[in-house]
Amino acid sequence: MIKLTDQILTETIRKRPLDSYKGTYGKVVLIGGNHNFGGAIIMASLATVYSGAGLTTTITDASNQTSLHSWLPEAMFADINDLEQLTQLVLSVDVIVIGPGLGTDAKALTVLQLVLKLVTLKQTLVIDGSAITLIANHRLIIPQTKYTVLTPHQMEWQRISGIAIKDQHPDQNWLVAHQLGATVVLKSHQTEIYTDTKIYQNTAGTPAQATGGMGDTLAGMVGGFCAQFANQDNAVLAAVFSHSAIANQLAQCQYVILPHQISQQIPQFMAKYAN
Ligand SMILES: NC(=O)C1=CN([C@@H]2O[C@H](COP(=O)(O)OP(=O)(O)OC[C@H]3O[C@@H](n4cnc5c(N)ncnc54)[C@H](OP(=O)(O)O)[C@@H]3O)[C@@H](O)[C@H]2O)[C@@H](O)CC1
Ligand SMILES: Nc1ncnc2c1ncn2[C@@H]1O[C@H](COP(=O)(O)OP(=O)(O)O)[C@@H](O)[C@H]1O
Ligand SMILES: [Mg+2]
Repeated sequence: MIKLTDQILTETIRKRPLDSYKGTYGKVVLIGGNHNFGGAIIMASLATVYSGAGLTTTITDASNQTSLHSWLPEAMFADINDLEQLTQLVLSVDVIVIGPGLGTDAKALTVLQLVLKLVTLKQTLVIDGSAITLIANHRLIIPQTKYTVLTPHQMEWQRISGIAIKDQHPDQNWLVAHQLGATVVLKSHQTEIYTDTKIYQNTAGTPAQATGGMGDTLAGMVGGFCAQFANQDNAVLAAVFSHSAIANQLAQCQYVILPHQISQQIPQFMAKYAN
């Protein structure tokens, strides 16, 4: 298992070319946030925008629109119940993040099935939270894409892989990740990343991160990094490491870290490593 260190940041985060514009840095949609879990998709969207994605649209329950814009006027909004608009938006982006706060009811299932049908070979798909649980519960097939990444916590991984938490060892995890055809970010206090060819273990992170919304924030960062950096494995690895390394910095003087505080630090953190 390869130890993931800050070396991945200098290998991945690039200085921005002068002759660039928002389109250079990728278009992302984030889909999730039902009436009860609006915070999840807002935290994920914050992380995407603060990671530097060029254009971000949040597709969520209409009841979340005002909160979204009070936190993040940079994000555009679309109503998750307008499936025609959702279809147009999904087809127009580089990266789709689906799952934070999506919920697991029939409406959420319909949206997920539609997105899995729409996604193309030119797009990156980030599957988190409720979307992982829905895929597991309904045995949905993960389609071919340019690149797919799953970001389960251990219980979500148990659901989708069939491997009980106590049996989640690298050999078994690796086999299932390959069967799923996706990079798997298996989150824990020592997150492991299963890419097509290698297994990495995160060396950063702190128990000060153990609070609701921390994984939603990581999903948004993965989306934002994948939108900007061509090497998708490196983008995922750099997002995972940055998320935890920022937490380590904050934990020097905080007992607990709120997920949105990670997002607020991303621009300064990335600037230190851009080359
Ligand atoms: N502010 C918001 O809107 C927020 C919205 N959120 C959204 O809620 C949705 C549901 O996501 P979820 O993770 O909260 O619930 P679920 O998938 O049922 O998993 C929990 C079950 O698994 C178990 N468990 C075992 N090991 C575990 C581990 N390592 N890490 C975590 N859990 C572990 C755990 O055991 P227990 O804690 O009971 O010991 C429990 O039985 C999802 O869409 C998410 O985005 C949240 O992000 C919160 C903030
Ligand atoms: N003790 C810990 N040490 C390091 N990282 C942790 C710890 N506890 C939780 N985390 C991190 O917090 C995130 C939790 O993700 P998840 O359970 O999906 O949260 P949520 O769904 O509430 O957003 C993961 O990135 C995980 O690695
Ligand atoms: Mg989660």
